Amino acid sequence: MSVVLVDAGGTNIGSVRYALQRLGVDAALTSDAAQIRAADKVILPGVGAAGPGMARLRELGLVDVIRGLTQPVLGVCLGMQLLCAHSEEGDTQCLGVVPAQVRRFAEAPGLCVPHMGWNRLSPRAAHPLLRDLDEGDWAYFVHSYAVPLGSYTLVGSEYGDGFSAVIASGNFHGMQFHPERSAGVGATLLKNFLAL
Ligand SMILES: NC(=O)CC[C@H](N)C(=O)O
Repeated sequence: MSVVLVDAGGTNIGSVRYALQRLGVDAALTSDAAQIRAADKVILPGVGAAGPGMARLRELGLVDVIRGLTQPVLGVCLGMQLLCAHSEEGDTQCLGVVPAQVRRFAEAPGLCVPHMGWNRLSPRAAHPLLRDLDEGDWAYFVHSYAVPLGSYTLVGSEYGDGFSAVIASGNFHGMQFHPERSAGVGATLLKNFLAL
């Protein structure tokens, strides 16, 4: 099985790659369109702001490449947000392969932004990506923007309001948290993605 990590400059690339190696998968780091199209699984890591993230994909000529993929794709953190239609972060048009918006968390008393740390997961659908995930499992988040709950939400979490921790639309999947920093739960979800 060939797994590629899209090399779009996310600073979590190394940790995602290492998490995959711990699962016995040596993912290729690439921005080559042909290699990405030919892969069995594609992972879009990402840390940083949506505007520069989309600009990087445009520079690399990968916007339509990713939009056209038919194999399982996983966006992680910013990578998940870039799969959505639009992000309020920099008023950024994103890839639009998941019909979702990305909105900034509302500031509220006792609710600092970014949402940073461990939070609990609440599965909301039956999906092979969620095998062995239980209500209340913990995952590690670092983000100021979030995808509201919607028809595409597989797993929710709460920070003030509910938000999407895992989304899916067709062959496109996203994890807002960092599976590579979420211990056994993260490893389980990555393993489930690799088995899709
Ligand atoms: N850690 C990140 O890359 C966060 C992604 C996005 N900039 C957010 O704040 O939600």
